[in-house]
Amino acid sequence: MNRAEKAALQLRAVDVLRMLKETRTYDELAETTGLPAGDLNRYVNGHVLPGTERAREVVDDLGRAALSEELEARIRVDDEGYVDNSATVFDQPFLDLAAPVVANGFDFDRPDVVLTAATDGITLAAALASYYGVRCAYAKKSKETAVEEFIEARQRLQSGIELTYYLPASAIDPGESVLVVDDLIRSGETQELLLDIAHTAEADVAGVFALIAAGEDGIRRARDHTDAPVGALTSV
Ligand SMILES: O=P(O)(O)OC[C@H]1O[C@H](OP(=O)(O)OP(=O)(O)O)[C@H](O)[C@@H]1O
Ligand SMILES: Nc1ncnc2[nH]cnc12
Repeated sequence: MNRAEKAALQLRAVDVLRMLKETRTYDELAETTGLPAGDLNRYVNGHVLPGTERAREVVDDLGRAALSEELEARIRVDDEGYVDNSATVFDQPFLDLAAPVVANGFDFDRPDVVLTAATDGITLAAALASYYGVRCAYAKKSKETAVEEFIEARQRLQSGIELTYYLPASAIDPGESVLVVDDLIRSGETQELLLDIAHTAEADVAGVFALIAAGEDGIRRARDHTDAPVGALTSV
């Protein structure tokens, strides 16, 4: 790790600790983290940065558990099992915090492009693309004006309705690596369409990630379509 990467890791750890501190006293935070309350106070207030080893433990171990917990607290599921995810997908700072935890916790190779489907996956894809320092692309259910060439993926849904996603052909080059992400995966139909698009673009798949898996069907379906790692931060 060079100096800048160390500093970025240390600052990420402080972000995770600040997030945890929002709902805890310092004594409770000490219990959660196993770190002394006095040190935590200095980290959270920005007087001292955690050492790199400690920072890594906070981001890798605590970060994932804390983020799943925070995510679960934001999800609302209605009587029919539909998920209201607005408190997550509208919160870009939260997603920015989630990105390094996801990138480090799921064995994805660093992609060239993070690909999602409009609309709700876009803020997550932007957070991950920004973390990796790579492009973000989203397929849409309609053709963007002034774009001449598209990659299309079409599927007949269980309902019988045909769904087509369009991505400007210039968004992914052959041989590039694509990380497919979305806020939610349920049937896996959307992810399958995105994997289809990656395939048509002659891209490699770095992985498939969703913040929330509603049931197991979608994850299973995505695994049937790629050998790359497939995962979700939490499930309902
Ligand atoms: O696994 P699946 O059954 O395909 O469902 C998951 C998809 O459904 C939601 O999008 P939706 O189609 O509602 O569009 P939106 O993002 O514009 O709300 C969600 O954002 C995923 O893209
Ligand atoms: N918000 C949502 N909750 C559950 N399943 C979905 N499929 C598409 N959108 C969904």
